[in-house]
Amino acid sequence: MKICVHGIGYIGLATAALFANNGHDVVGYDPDESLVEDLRAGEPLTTEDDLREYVLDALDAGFEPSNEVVEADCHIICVPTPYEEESKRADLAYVEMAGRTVAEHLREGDMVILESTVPPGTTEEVLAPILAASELTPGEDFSLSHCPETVLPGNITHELVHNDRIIGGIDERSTDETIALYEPLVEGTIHRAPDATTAEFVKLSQNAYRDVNIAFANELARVAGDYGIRSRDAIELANVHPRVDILNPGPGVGGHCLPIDPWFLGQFSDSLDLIASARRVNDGMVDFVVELLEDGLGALDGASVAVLGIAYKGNVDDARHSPGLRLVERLAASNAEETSTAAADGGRATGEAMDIRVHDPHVESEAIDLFDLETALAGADAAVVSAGHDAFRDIDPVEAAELMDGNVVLDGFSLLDGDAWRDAGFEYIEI
Ligand SMILES: NC(=O)c1ccc[n+]([C@@H]2O[C@H](COP(=O)([O-])OP(=O)(O)OC[C@H]3O[C@@H](n4cnc5c(N)ncnc54)[C@H](O)[C@@H]3O)[C@@H](O)[C@H]2O)c1
Ligand SMILES: CC(=O)N[C@@H]1[C@@H](OP(=O)(O)OP(=O)(O)OC[C@H]2O[C@@H](n3ccc(=O)[nH]c3=O)[C@H](O)[C@@H]2O)O[C@H](CO)[C@@H](O)[C@@H]1O
Repeated sequence: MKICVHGIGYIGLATAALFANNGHDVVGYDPDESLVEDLRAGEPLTTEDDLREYVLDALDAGFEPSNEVVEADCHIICVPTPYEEESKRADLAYVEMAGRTVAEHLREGDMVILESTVPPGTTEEVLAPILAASELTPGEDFSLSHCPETVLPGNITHELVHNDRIIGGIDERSTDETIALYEPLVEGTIHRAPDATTAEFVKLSQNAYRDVNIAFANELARVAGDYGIRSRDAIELANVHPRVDILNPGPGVGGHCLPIDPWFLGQFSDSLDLIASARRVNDGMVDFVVELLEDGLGALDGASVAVLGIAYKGNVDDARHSPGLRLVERLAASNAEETSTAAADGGRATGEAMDIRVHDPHVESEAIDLFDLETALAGADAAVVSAGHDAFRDIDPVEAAELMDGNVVLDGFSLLDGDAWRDAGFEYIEI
């Protein structure tokens, strides 16, 4: 079948490769010229080795990245769905734009599938009317479904094939056709949703569930701290119960799914309460990290802090909405506040600014200065592990003690060997 994938970023590229590697004739349309150029040159921009191999196989199999849209039997939309920070509402501009482009190329009998994560009702209420501008009737002249993507970054090539899928169309025929398309490709079970809106709702519920569970763990971590016990010991023991499965606390929830998708459930509903609270608990973990840091250091004024990790989670290169970045922003904001208080006091600084040095072995960033590990630690009063990278386990505490001026280490993921760091003279604080 001829398939046009709209948007070949992280999800669209893997999806296009899935279809191309299974004998379909796939064009990947993306307006980003350099992305298409790199792909055509056989250089997919990913640090996931197996995804890279998978995409290279797809290119060998005829997958064609392109800046032009083509007519196709099936259009799969994988464009971004960011949210507006203030209103917490989904920005559907990319979905609408992709819908208009598909409408221009739509023919009778074609299929349209939305994979992007969207608020409930988007397929039927937003996308279908835009596609109807083609003068073809959704459901009658072409099929339209939502097939949400649930892959875990870092494990995409496995989960792309092995995860169960939820598919919901705007009518039975749309659902049937979409299930028939995915069935031969995936090894997970395909579940039929009653409609597209339910499929959208289910995807958001899965991410909201995880976010709420992590918020519960994060709240337990704060409470356990008040009782002077290790939250992780308590959670591990609580989880021996056959019906309890609490996730891990940490310095916050990052990425561009969990911090955002739960809000999409509130796009056309005023009933978010627990889900909204969980979001606030998780976003508030940066305050907890700063409190712990301040306790360890006595005061933040003039402190030199090494922030280790701005990826949103361990071993990935994606820094979107990351706890590490939030911490850097928070510490930088304290510096700015200090300066403006000093100005209001007639220019006399009440405290010294902090020196913040960031190291991340996986992330490349133009927005933020990154240092190698030694430079980040040199002269630091405290080090904060704010991304769960395995590489941080290899930091030698004795060498770190020699490099650093102070002796505070705050481990957001409890991934360091606490005893070894204590033996090297550190005050080891963990979440
Ligand atoms: N990344 C994940 O882990 C993940 C997992 C599940 C679902 N999702 C969802 O999948 C969707 C895509 O996410 P992503 O991580 O692949 O985003 P991404 O930013 O990596 O890729 C999106 C691509 O779409 C392109 N694009 C923008 N406007 C376009 C248009 N009008 N037509 C065609 N292409 C266009 C962009 O240039 C970009 O290359 C989002 O809704 C996201 O929430 C993401
Ligand atoms: C329901 C679900 O599984 N959805 C997944 C999720 O992918 P993700 O990569 O965003 O998910 P996580 O790995 O959970 O990380 C998120 C953040 O939570 C922190 N965290 C995690 C576990 C924990 O116990 N304690 C924590 O603090 C972690 O450090 C990081 O900051 O959304 C994708 C897009 O929709 C889905 O496709 C994908 O299936």
